[in-house]
Amino acid sequence: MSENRNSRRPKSSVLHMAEDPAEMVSIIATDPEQVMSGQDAPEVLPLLPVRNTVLFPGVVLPVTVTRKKSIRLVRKAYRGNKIVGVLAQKNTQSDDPTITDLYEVGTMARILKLLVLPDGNTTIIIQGQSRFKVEEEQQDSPYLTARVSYFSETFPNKTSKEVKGLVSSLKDAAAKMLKLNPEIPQEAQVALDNIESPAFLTHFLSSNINVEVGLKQKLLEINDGVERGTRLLEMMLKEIQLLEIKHEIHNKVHTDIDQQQRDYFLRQQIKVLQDELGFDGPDQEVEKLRARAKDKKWPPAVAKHFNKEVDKLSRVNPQAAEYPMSVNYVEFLIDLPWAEYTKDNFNLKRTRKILDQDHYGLEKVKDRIIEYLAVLKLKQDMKAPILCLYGPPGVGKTSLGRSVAQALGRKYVRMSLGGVRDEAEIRGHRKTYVGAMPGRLIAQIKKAGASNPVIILDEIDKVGADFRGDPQSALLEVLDPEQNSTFTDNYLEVEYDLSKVLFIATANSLDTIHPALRDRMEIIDLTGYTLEEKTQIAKKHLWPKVLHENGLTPKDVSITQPALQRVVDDYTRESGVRGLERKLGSVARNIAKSKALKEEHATILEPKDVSRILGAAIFDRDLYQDNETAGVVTGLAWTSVGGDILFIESLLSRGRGKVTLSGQLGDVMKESAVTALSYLRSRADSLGIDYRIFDQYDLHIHFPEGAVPKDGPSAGIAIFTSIASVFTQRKIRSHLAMTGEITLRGKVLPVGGIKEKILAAKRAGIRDVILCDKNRKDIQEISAEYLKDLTIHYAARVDDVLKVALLDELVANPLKLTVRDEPAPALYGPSVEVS
Ligand SMILES: Nc1ncnc2c1ncn2[C@@H]1O[C@H](COP(=O)(O)OP(=O)(O)OP(=O)(O)O)[C@@H](O)[C@H]1O
Repeated sequence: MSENRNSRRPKSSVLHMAEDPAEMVSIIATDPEQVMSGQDAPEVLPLLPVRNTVLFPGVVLPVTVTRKKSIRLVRKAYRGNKIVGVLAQKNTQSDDPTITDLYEVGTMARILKLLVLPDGNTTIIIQGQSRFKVEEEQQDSPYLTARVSYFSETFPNKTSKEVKGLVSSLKDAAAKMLKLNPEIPQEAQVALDNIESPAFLTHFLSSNINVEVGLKQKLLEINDGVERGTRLLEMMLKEIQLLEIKHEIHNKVHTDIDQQQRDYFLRQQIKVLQDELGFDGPDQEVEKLRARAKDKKWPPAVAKHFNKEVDKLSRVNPQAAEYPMSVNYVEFLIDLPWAEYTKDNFNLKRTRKILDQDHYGLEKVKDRIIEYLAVLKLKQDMKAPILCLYGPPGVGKTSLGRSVAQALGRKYVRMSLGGVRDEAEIRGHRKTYVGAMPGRLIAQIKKAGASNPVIILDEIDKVGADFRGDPQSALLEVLDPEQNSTFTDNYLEVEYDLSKVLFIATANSLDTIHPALRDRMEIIDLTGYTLEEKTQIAKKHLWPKVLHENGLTPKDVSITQPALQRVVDDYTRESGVRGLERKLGSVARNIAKSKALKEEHATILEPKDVSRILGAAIFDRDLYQDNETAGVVTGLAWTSVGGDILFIESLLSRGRGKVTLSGQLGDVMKESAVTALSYLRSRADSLGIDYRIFDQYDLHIHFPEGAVPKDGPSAGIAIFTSIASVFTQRKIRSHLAMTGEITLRGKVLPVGGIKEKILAAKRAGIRDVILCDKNRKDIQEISAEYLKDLTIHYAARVDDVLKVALLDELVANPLKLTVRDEPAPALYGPSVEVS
């Protein structure tokens, strides 16, 4: 047996820095600085070998002595000068160590106390003094004895920056270690703060640091204080790192265990609650899902996929985040109709009747729809192209689609594509994404509850594209009869057969539809309605509808044909009938209010009643149909909301040949104006215009409704007519409108949107229209009733336009264009200013 560090420690004055708090460390008793000075150090020392510890100068240690030889040694020493030489054992295996089993450097110690314990062990409390080195072993002694030499403490300049820095670093590191080990008593920090001697600080910390004996011994052997301190600091920092990692692991393990315990209890509690309330546990839930799926007639591939998913679900922990997602997915698979078809009603006569009931006019469109359904009836295979109803807003595209569904006896769903920019909206998100959803198409089919609904793809022209992909290309697959039987939605993961779905798209404009997409659809044109048609629609459909919507019956109030015409004429100017429906709604509401308040109201609405209810006419604007002013021409424009009329005004004022264009014109329109003017200048002689007028007058061309941007070449002949009139002061034919592009050689080129423009002209009360003769074919396509009361004049050249448009007669108060005999001021022609 050998001497061990005592496991019991005096309470108050103990500083402990080892991992095991029960391990004794040190006691600060007397002034260590003084102790370390090594006064009265004897030349020959009895040597006390110790295991597992190294005694440092100034440090107090309790040591239990068990070996007989050593007990004899300490007793003798205690009775004498109380001095022993303490040496750490190199070879810890040896029970009777010789001098070679010990390190050469040790610490001379004073025995402060000797205690004989009841179990026979002897415990001594010793304090290290100065370090010594064994020089020569003495043979004639019952225990180990040696002649030794002493080290003197070298801690150079106590106040140097280096030493101060070192001391503060050591104290910081020690404080950190204390913090990381909560079991060390608070007094330790106080004791540490009280140490002033840098040499003792290094010894004290070296004694307490938790490293193996060999390393401690190395520290003891370093004589230079600064070097010893630096080595010590390195070791402490390493230990801090170790402690921090341990700390982290400890915390994590703790939290994991806590979490597991919480989860366990929670699960138990949920189970108890579920049992009490009769709710299903996860197993029952999976079984229920399987039972629900029993009657599904899904394709084998889908059945396989479903079984796989449900099996997976039964293995997932119900507390895991993915569990509800998986349940949702499986439920979605069950809810989706798989090859569940409604029976089509192919009674085409009945279909036609329903279409006629719901929509007035639109004969050609209805014919086309019936043809389409006839093919479907005969072939029973839907590889016919997708229909696209194209036309201005409010002409009944969407409602026609609904009527088709109703007539066929199919489910109907509407999918608005306006503003869809993300491909995922069509194709869905992968199931692995948080908040993943199926695409709109599959979601709509689920909503319809049948695999063969009529799906209205509303506003297909408004589908956008950005960094999130191009939804149009996803639609390409959907609308391709060759491909859509194997449509894949990212969320669904399995193929879905869309080939039985009847797709009807609607669009206001064809330009923005991807050419490939346009190619897959059969475009059916729905132009706007004439005034007469609108009045009929109002009478047969809209008025009964608004009455019903406002809680009225035909007995409460009726409306005369002239009154309906007044609403159409004075309060709407549109291709469709949506605005008309709104206005009729206002009228009906007014009557409903009177009826509810039991006020008196007209039971037969006449035009004057309509004017009273709706207020001043909105479209009572100047139609410029008098021709008393020079330079005012009516043009015809086409916008995505249908045709419209537009006006061009030109004015001359004395000046220097400046040209001003105003009314928010686009580049193409500005160029048309410049072209028209150049051509007019070249034709000045034949029109009897003095060329000097061009230089001595400023010309201003304005397009009223200045806030509305305008562009396109189709106003070319109208601009030309306007300036020809202003330079000649000749009258323009009244109730005349025109549209056509002009070239610098005076040719008239054809333009588009003729149908809409003709309707707009009729709405505006135009009687004569000038078009390019190449537009003749467009007119032939328009049904005769639209052209009633209209005279179409065809022009190949600008001269043909002038022949119709410009009368010989001068306007009422012609401007007197006087010219001075000045040479032409500029070689470069007139300057053009645009405002
Ligand atoms: N020929 C018609 N006969 C009866 N009602 C009509 C007719 N045309 C349109 N309507 C009615 O006008 C309203 C607007 O029609 P709908 O919503 O179908 O227009 P749309 O062409 O789809 O317009 P948008 O392009 O703005 O979607 C509906 O209430 C519809 O019933």
